[in-house]
Amino acid sequence: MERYKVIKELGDGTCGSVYKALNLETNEIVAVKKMKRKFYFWEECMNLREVKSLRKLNHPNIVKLKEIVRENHELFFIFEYMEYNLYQIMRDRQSPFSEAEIRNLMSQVLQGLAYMHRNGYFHRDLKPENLLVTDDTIKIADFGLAREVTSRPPYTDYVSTRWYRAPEVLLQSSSYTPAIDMWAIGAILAELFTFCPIFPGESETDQLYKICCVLGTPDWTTLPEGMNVSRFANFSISEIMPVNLSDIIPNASLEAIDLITQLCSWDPLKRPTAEQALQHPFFHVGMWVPYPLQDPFQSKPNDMVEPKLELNLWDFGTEPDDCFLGLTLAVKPSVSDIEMVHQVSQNSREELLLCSGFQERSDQTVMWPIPSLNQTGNVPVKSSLSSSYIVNSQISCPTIGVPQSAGFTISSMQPNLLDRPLVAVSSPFQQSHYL
Ligand SMILES: Nc1ncnc2c1ncn2[C@@H]1O[C@H](COP(=O)(O)OP(=O)(O)OP(=O)(O)O)[C@@H](O)[C@H]1O
Repeated sequence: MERYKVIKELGDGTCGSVYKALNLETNEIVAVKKMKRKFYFWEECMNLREVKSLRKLNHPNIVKLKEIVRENHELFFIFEYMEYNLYQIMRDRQSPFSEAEIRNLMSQVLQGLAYMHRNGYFHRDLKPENLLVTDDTIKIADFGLAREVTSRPPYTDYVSTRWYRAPEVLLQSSSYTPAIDMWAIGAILAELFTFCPIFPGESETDQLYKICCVLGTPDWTTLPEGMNVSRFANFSISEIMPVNLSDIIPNASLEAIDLITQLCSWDPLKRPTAEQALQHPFFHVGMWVPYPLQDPFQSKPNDMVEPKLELNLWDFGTEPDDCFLGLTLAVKPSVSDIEMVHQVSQNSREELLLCSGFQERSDQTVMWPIPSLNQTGNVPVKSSLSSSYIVNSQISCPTIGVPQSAGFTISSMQPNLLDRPLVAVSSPFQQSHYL
């Protein structure tokens, strides 16, 4: 390990401490994870789940394990270095993510996860701290709990982070599937909009209660067999009705709400797989129309230029992706004083058609963002993703009240989405619909 010079500590997890270090031979910055327990034989190291899974997985959205060093019975993993984890980014950001940014982050995570599941592994501990970000790229890290899909239940040693834990795990099902990762993805997706965990339970029982407060009580007939439903007996669940997710995640589009709803299904079989989630309309949004335009012509002042909507087939390219974009962009305004704004950056291209007839009221600007795919198939996000964080800033917003069930004490509970301020979003994108 003399080849590495420690620069600073990055994190102290359950299994190991992680350091930023410089490789003195190559001048490369790396992350060194020093395992807490001792390893007396190489076989022990090679049998670690983290090693077994990471050695087999090679994907742009999975953090790369570069080297394993055993020295004086101590084990070190040398990883590629990533600048932030997603938790730090959400904590330090001053403004909410745009939906385009969330789409970009989520599509990358899902691509990494789909690859992992395809190759027979599930992660079991997805949470914002385990999603690492550098510039526009996000990667899945911490494979300490990863399991082979074909490994045999019962899984008794599972201790994942509570807030992202799927109900079947909370209900002590001993055989669960990659669908537990999809639950975590749903919870993370919701959090990306609000910067508040959606199910911040303080104990396992409270975790179930928090889930019930959002989703309502489950339909008992759809819960898979083998779940220890007696855990629900700790609180009165009969009266808990589901909340409208749009009320607690007001800045999410209907597509995002639908995807979160599907991912956070009580029934693991109802959750989409990572591949299926990538096909969800949330990832294929090419056109945003702000809320006031849902019914624009009823309240339109007389002198306002009415846009003619026309279908220009020559706007369609010949590439498959162009066809897709063309279809989503098929309806285009043709007012005479249309302004076309091209924002071209190295990694992203977003064209905004600004319909000036609506510019007198800022919330009526018609915008057609045109996300273009980069080489990896991701919708690029603004390159400032990781550069604009302001440390320790707070976002404050109004409280949303949620009926709490009788018969359960909530006095000491951690505030969550339901009882804590929400991100205030003043953008015209609060509600949207697609043509
Ligand atoms: N490759 C990396 N580059 C930069 N930072 C990293 C890297 N890997 C891990 N970290 C940082 O170290 C923290 C802890 O890492 P990791 O989750 O791998 O350790 P752990 O001991 O398994 O933790 P946990 O208690 O979550 O299981 C991460 O949240 C992250 O902030």
